[in-house]
Amino acid sequence: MEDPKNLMMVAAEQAQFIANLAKLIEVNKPIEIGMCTGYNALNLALVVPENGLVVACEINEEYVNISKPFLKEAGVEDNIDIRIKPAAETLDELLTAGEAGTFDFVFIDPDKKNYETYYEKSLQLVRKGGIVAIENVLWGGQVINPALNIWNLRVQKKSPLKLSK
Ligand SMILES: C[S@@+](CC[C@H](N)C(=O)[O-])C[C@H]1O[C@@H](n2cnc3c(N)ncnc32)[C@H](O)[C@@H]1O
Repeated sequence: MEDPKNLMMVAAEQAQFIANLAKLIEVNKPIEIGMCTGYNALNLALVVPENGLVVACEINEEYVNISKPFLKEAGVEDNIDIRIKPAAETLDELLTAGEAGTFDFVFIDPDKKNYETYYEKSLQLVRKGGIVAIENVLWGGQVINPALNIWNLRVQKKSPLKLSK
C-alpha cells in the first residue's frame, strides 16, 4: 500500500474553505470523489445536517479502514456512505438510481487522468445552484508538463498549447 501521507489530502485552509462553501449553500448531500483516509469526507460530514449523507468514493479499502475510527470518534459514521470501487462506477450507479440533480456539492480529487469523466458525471448529479469543486486544477504547473502524460490531454489535442518564450 502506498503510504497515505504521500497522497495529499487537502490542506487545512482548503478544508475550511470547502466547509464554508458547503455551509453557504446548506449542503446535505455531497459527494467526495477520492476519499483516501477521510480528511475531507469528515470535513463534509461535519457540516451536513443530522440526516445528511456524504457519498464517499474510494478505490482502496485499506485507506478507508484507516478513516473508520476517526469517523466513529467524530460521531459521523452514519453520515457517510462509503463506496469502495472505481469512482466512475459509483457515479454511474447514482445516475442509474435516479439521483441526477439531487446532490448539492461534489469534490473531485481522485486519479487525475479521469477528471473529465468525473466532471461530466458530476454535472449530471449536481442540482441547480450546487457546486462542483475540483482539486489540483493547476497542480503546481504540472498540468502543462507533457512529459507526465497524466491528463490524457483531450484539450491539448483539440487545441495544442503554445507557450510563449
Ligand atoms: C488525493 S487523495 C484524496 C484526498 C481526499 N480528497 C482528502 O482531501 O481528504 C486521492 C484518492 O483517490 C483515490 N482514487 C484513485 N483512483 C480512484 C478511482 N478510480 N476511484 C476512486 N478512488 C480513486 C486514491 O486511492 C486516493 O486515496
